[in-house]
Amino acid sequence: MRFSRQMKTVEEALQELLARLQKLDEEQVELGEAYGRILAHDVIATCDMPPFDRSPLDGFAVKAADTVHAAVDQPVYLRVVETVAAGQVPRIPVDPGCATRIMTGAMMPAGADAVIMFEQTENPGVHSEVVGIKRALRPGENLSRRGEEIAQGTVVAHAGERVNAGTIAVLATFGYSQVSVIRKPRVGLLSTGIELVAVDEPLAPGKIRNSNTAMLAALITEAGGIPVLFPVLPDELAEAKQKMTGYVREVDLLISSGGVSVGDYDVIASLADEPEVTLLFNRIAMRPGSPTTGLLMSGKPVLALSGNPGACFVGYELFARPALQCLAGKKQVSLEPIKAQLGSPYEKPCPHPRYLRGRLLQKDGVLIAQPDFNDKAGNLGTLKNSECLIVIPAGGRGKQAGELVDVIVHAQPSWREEV
Ligand SMILES: Nc1nc2c(c(=O)[nH]1)N[C@H]1C(S)=C(S)[C@@H](COP(=O)(O)OP(=O)(O)OC[C@H]3O[C@@H](n4cnc5c(N)ncnc54)[C@H](O)[C@@H]3O)O[C@H]1N2
Ligand code: MOO
Ligand SMILES: [Mg+2]
Repeated sequence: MRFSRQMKTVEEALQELLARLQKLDEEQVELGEAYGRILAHDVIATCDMPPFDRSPLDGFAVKAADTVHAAVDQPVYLRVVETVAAGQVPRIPVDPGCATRIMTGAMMPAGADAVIMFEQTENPGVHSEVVGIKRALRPGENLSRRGEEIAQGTVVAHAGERVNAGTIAVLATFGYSQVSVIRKPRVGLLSTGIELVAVDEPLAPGKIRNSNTAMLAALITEAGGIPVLFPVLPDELAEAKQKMTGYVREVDLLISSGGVSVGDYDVIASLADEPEVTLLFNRIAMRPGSPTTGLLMSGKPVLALSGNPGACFVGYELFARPALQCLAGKKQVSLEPIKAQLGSPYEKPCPHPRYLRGRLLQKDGVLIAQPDFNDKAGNLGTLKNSECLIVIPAGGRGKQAGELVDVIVHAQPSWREEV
C-alpha cells in the first residue's frame, strides 16, 4: 500500500487517461436507431434542396412581366391553363397572358417566374378559367429556387456530431436510411467492498446497498454507452486482480468504485502496486475524490473512482464523461468550463480546487451557479439536483456571492427561478 502518492492536477490526470483511449470503430445503423449516436463521417447532401424550383404558396404561377400594370382596382386578367398539386409535374408551359394554378410545394411550370397567393387575386376559385392579378410581382418573387437552401455535395453534418432530431431530418431528406455511427462504448462497472449488498437485498448491521453501480450505469446510458455490470469484488487482492484482468478484456473502459484510499481493505490501491498493473495516477489535486485512480491492466484503461457516492459522481463527471467523448472520436477533449456568478458565498479555505455540485439559475438574464451545501463526499440525497460542477480554485478563502466562477455543465438546466 502506498501511503505517499504523487499528486497530479485534474487536467494532468485526465490527459494521462485520455492518452490511453482510442477512437472506437464505426457501425451501420438504421435511421430509426441513429438518434443520440455519434456520426462516424461527414454527411453530404445527395441532391439539391429544394430539388426543383417550387412554389412556397397556394396561388398562381405567372410571368412577372405580365403583372407590371396590375393593381387592386385594375387587375390584370390571365387565362388559367393548368392546376399543379405538390408531387405533380406541370405539363403546360406558362406563356404570356397565362397562369398556372399551383399549390405549396408544387413544381414551377416552365415559363413562370413568380407566384401570387390566392388572397391577392380576383376570382381564385377552383373552376375559374380567368384569374385577376391584383398587384405587380417582381421576377423571382415567391419562388423557391432549386438548391437555394442546400446545394448538392454540401457537408450538412460533421463526423463527431451527436445525432439529434434536426440531424435526423437532414439524413432523411438526403436518403440516408442507414447511418454510419461510432460503436457504442462498452463500459464495465464494478464496486468493491464487503459492506455492499444488492439493491434487492435487506440491510444488515454494517451493510449498505450498492448505489454507485446503479448510478454509474445510468450515467453511462445517458452518455450513450453500454453499461456492463460485473459483480461486487471482495476486498481480496488476488481475486480482484484475477477477476478484473478478465473483465477488462470484455470492455472498452472499466470503471470501479471504492477501495482507492489507504485503508486496510482498499483493494484497488493494493492492485496499483502489482507488477502487471501500470499506475497512471492515484492522487489528484481536487476535492472530493482526491484518491481517484487510473490504471492500465492488460493495456486497457481502468478508472477507479472513490467509493463515497458524491466523490464517485464528481469523478465520473471529471474523468469518465470526457473519456467517453474521447472513445467517440472527439479531438481535444477538455472540461470546457463556462463562467457564471456564484449564487452563495463559499468561504472554506481550499488547499486544492473544489468541485461543488450545483444548480444553474437565471436572475435578470445572468447565469447563476448555486452550490449544493449538502454535498459531503459521502452524501447522495441531492446528487439528483446536480446540473453543474462549480470550480472553487485552490488557495485564498473561497469565493463570495456574485464572483465569477468556472462551471462545468453536465445536465440540461431546469431554469428554476432563484429563491
Ligand atoms: N487515512 C485516510 N483516509 C481516507 C482518505 C485519506 O486521504 N486518508 N481519503 C478519504 C477520501 S477523500 C475518500 S474519497 C475516501 C475514498 O474511499 P475509497 O474509494 O477507498 O472507498 P471505500 O473505502 O471502499 O468506501 C468509502 C465509502 O463509500 C461507501 N461505498 C463504497 N462503495 C459504494 C457503493 N458501490 N455504493 C455506495 N456506497 C459505497 C463505503 O461504504 C464507504 O462509506 O477515503 C477517505 N479516507
Ligand atoms: O475527497 Mo473524498 O472524495 O472527501 O470523499
Ligand atoms: Mg477506503
